[in-house]
Amino acid sequence: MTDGSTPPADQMQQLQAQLAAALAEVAHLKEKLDAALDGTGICIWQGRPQSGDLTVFNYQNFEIGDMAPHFGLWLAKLHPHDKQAVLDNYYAHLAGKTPCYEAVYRTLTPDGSVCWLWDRGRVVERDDAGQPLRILGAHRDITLEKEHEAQLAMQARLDPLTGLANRRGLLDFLKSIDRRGGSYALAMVDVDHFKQFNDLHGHDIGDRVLIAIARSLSAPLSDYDLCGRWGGEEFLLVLGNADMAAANDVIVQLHQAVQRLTVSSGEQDLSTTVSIGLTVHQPGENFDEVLLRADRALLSAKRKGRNMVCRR
Ligand SMILES: Nc1nc2c(ncn2[C@@H]2O[C@H](COP(=O)(O)OP(=O)(O)OP(=O)(O)O)[C@@H](O)[C@H]2O)c(=O)[nH]1
Repeated sequence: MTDGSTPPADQMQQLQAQLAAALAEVAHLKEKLDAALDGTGICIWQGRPQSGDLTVFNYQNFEIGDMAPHFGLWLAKLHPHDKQAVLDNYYAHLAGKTPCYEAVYRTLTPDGSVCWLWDRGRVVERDDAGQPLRILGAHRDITLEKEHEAQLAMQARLDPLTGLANRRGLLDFLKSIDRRGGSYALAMVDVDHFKQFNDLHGHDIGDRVLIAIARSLSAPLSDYDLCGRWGGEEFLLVLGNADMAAANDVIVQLHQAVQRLTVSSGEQDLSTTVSIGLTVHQPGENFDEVLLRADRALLSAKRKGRNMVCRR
């Protein structure tokens, strides 16, 4: 009653019944919300930009203490690589420039491990001057998805038969050297008469030969180098920081190591040879030009009779 007097008993009963119904409805809605959120990993949060207070309403996979109760604490746990992009996005939304705040970032958990979060929110209340009073949002732990993504990205750069980098992995490596402006040597390695070898001994033995050659070519390399499968029976060796003399020493030894390789098939010890085209990156060149020259050097080795190293 606005005048401070007590409402009549029957009206009081009616109000109490309405309140009980409203509370039951709220409890029912909360039950439905909890059921919807269960297992999604979604945590709902509210921020008050003016005081910095942060409230998390449900914890999903997190413990209560995992959540920062203040903007400053949340900020302190943000990964330094992600911090600026997250803040730019957040403040652009507070300033009313975007319809919502949305970011994917890494944050530190209390045990010191890194967790990936997808985070989204929007201002739900502003003061008369348009300043944000409340922002409501939700975040979800996407660490497992991120790990899976990284694993897939790595697998996409690996050749499943030999475990070496595939063409994509090699190209990424060459691009990164080009970006840094580094020098390197390239050796294109091709198994000789491999079609005939497969026809004679079968594809499975052919596969074992490719695996053995891959091991032999990649075993002695340093961290600056990369050996990968360029395709089919062709391998590419990238020797970082190597001039022709240094690269030649490595390649001649690898060529001899492949000559000594044998793969057993029943009673037989089988061997193969490889032809190699070797070249060195020249200042100002991009890797396409170097690859082309390595390919031409390989063609010369094939034309001259195979089982040799040709340089260009
Ligand atoms: N076993 C096996 N064979 C492969 C694989 N990839 C490509 N090959 C075979 O490699 C052979 C390549 O044949 P060609 O391109 O004619 O070359 P080559 O017989 O080695 O002749 P040269 O290169 O001129 O010495 C083909 O028979 C392909 O089937 C693989 O993953 N496993």
